[in-house]
Amino acid sequence: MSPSKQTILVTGGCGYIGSHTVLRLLESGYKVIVVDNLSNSSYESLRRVHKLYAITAAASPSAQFEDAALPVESLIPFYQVDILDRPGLVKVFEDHPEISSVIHFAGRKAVGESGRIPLDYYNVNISGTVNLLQVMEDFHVRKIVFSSSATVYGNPPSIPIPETSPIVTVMSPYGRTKVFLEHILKDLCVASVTKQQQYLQDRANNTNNDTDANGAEVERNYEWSVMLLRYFNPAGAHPSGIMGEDCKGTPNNLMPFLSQVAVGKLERLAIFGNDYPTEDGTCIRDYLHVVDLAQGHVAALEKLDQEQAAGNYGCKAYNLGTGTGYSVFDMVKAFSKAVGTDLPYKYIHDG
Ligand SMILES: O=c1ccn([C@@H]2O[C@H](COP(=O)(O)OP(=O)(O)O[C@H]3O[C@H](CO)[C@H](O)[C@H](O)[C@H]3O)[C@@H](O)[C@H]2O)c(=O)[nH]1
Repeated sequence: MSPSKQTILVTGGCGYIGSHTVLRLLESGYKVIVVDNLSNSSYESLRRVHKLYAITAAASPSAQFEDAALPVESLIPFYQVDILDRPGLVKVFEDHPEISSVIHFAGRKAVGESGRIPLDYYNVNISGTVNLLQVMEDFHVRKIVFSSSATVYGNPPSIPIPETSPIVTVMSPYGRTKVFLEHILKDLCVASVTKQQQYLQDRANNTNNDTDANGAEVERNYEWSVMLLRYFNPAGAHPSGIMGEDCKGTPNNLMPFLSQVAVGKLERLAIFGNDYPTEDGTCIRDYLHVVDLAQGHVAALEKLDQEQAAGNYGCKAYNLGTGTGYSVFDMVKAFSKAVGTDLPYKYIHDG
């Protein structure tokens, strides 16, 4: 199916990565529906997506972008629904039987916090995702792109990290939710093969009971298609400056911390440790631009479609990163240069 005919449900679509992805989806010709409980974002993100989409449409007028003239509520139907809220999710799928795939961002992501309130993390990330998957199964939507994380590799045996590296017992409850969810999604794919075989056998034996409201037999494919995207460290903002990372409360990532130091909201950056085995002693991470990451989700949907067209279903994992690492100290220097002033920092050590 061409993108212009596909409708994608984006959970967590008001968040940092979600909102950039919603914009890329619209620009690529998809229709988008957003579910978000707004626990770490606001509806303003979708207004900004709408604004940016109108700019794209004005720059290249074509029939594809005619929907940019719609008001934001019609362009991007929005449901303030929690992924733990089963009836709320059912309503979304009932209202939109055209949904063909889900990109699933909704979840909690603060590593430190996950150690303090692990049950909340297991509840939202794991129970919420299982809830979503069950509703998808009930509505025969079996294609999902899932936000995983490079954290599933723990301390990787080699760098760059091939996707074939084992996923391990990682350090934080947050990371463990991603590992468990990867296993859950793989198990779902394996089970769905058997379900599809049974369905085909029932059809051959004329014992298939899968009928529509009029009693007519419905053709199904019970196999799941899953893409696990293991992100490295998303950073940056839309080049327009209209959209970026605007989390509620204390930031969880380096870039929003640096931004808050730059605008004087925080006195200085706390650098955790300067005794890593790196040139300047600070921790190295692979930062990738959020717009590239958003594009990665569009590519993932296209890949799943290509695979399905070739008769291939099941679970695939891809890393999303640049393959190049920068230390925290490199980032402080680069950010200081960009804002024209030396940003203050202090080193913090465990114990
Ligand atoms: O139960 C919940 C919890 C969160 N959210 C929403 O989910 C979105 C998550 O977006 P954030 O801006 O908080 O996070 P990111 O886009 O940076 O995070 C994404 O990438 C992270 C990995 O870096 C995690 O995988 C996370 O789950 C995924 O949403 C927010 O709008 C938040 O309101 C929900 O809808 N329901």
